[in-house]
Amino acid sequence: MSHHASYAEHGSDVLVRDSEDALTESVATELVRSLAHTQAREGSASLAVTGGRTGIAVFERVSRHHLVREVDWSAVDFYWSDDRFVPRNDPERNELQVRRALLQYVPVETARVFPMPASDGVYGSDCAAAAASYADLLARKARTSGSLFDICLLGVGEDGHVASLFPGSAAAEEPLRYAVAVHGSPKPPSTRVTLTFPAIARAAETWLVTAGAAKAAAVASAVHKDPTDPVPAARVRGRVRTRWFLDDQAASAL
Ligand SMILES: O=C(O)[C@H](O)[C@@H](O)[C@H](O)[C@H](O)COP(=O)(O)O
Repeated sequence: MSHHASYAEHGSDVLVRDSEDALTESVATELVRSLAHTQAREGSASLAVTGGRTGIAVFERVSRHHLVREVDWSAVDFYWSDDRFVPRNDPERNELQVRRALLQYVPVETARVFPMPASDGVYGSDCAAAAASYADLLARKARTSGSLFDICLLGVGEDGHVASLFPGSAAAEEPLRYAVAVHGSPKPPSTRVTLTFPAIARAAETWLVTAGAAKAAAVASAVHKDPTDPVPAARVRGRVRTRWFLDDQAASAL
């Protein structure tokens, strides 16, 4: 079953595909088309990429997509929505996973790729300093552009987390800074740098992409903004548009 539903009351639109493969292919197609469309209008495009299995699968599809050359990859700014605060070459790094899935296959402009600092970088083991530097980078950009990102791509956890904003965490309640350090993440690795809701809210479009029955409850709570089960994903709203991309299983409790 593939269908498109609009939950107009929440300003979200939901696209459902009948398998995870069909889902990641659809998101890859939408992503290439949206980036090309934005570049035709603005000359460049700004994308916040995510980690997680589904997110990385999307980038793998983009790298071999038949429309991949519609995008001028040298005019895409790449940011991360979160990353694990581990050494740069640790396979757990979202930066490394996105490079292996996509960036190594398309001609990106190095100066336009902004990974979050790793734990063996200039900030050493000081995750707070690493997060503050990323927050400063985004604050500087926010001064000259309405939206920080044209698209902010986010996976969704079984507990309804997005990026590294976990239910009940201080990071999920951060009211001002655009990025913060996370310690004791329930999803390993435990130390991370993450965008905050103030940053995610500065995306023109937010795209939540997830698959599998284990996410169905969190997705239903988020899409319907269930007040009895306030999951972080429910608070994701793009300035212009909030889009859900789901497979049948993740959409099964909607
Ligand atoms: O660093 C991370 O782990 C991700 O940013 C995280 O937010 C992920 O997107 C979700 O946990 C969904 O991950 P899966 O798609 O693997 O379920």
